[in-house]
Amino acid sequence: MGAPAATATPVRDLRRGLYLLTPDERDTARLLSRVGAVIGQASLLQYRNKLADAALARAQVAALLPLCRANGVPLLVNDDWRLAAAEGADGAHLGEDDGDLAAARATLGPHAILGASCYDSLARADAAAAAGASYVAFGACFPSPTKPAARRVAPEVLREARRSGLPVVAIGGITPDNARSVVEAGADLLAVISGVFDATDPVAAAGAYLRAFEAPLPPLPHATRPMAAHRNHSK
Ligand SMILES: Cc1ncc(COP(=O)(O)OP(=O)(O)O)c(N)n1
Ligand SMILES: Cc1nc(C(=O)O)sc1CCOP(=O)(O)O
Ligand SMILES: [Mg+2]
Repeated sequence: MGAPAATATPVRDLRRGLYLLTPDERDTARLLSRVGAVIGQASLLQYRNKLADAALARAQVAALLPLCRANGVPLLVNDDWRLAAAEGADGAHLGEDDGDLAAARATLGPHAILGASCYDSLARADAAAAAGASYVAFGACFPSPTKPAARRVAPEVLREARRSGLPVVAIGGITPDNARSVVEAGADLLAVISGVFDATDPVAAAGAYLRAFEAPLPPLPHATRPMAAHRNHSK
């Protein structure tokens, strides 16, 4: 038998919407259950678990992949593009201490989704775009319960970041109540952990984030070009 036939799963609009990051969860069954409840409302999922050792991270990425594939949601791995490559995930998110984005692009290929943390720096965004990033991420927009020491970004930086032409991701302390202000500032994707996963009703919370995208926006500078065409969701 050869490789399984490619199944072209419809993929949500990668340019706008809710970008969920997993909570730190050691229990894989519980992780799957928590993510499974809200995956249908996400445009992207990032596996991020600061409590996991290498073996658990590998097992959890492998466990999340079928769920993501079944829902047409690309799965990115935080910090470790080699793990993404090894498990056949759709991409990786790299911060300033997470290695070379150009090397990740060279290995993962043109269709991988590669995100770059830019914090509050437009210069980082320019460098990331030049190195092959699929999106640029800025934060923290507000005090973050998950990462209280995260440096902060001003809304004007999000707006200006649109000059990269890449989708602009906002992260850090984004709640259903402040989500609309972040979208109005220029974010294409809202990256969220606690606002969904620590909510009493995560499904309702995720729906509230999506409503932040519904009302028409005042004109924003610079059109966003789509992320690299996404490959079929087959392993
Ligand atoms: C979408 C998104 N934006 C920013 C980050 C933060 O990345 P980094 O600075 O490497 O911090 P850690 O997530 O590794 O703690 C992210 N993960 N995702
Ligand atoms: C992982 C991460 N990176 C940030 C940055 O600013 O780069 S803020 C953050 C935590 C996001 O979690 P929450 O939605 O719970 O605030
Ligand atoms: Mg990191």
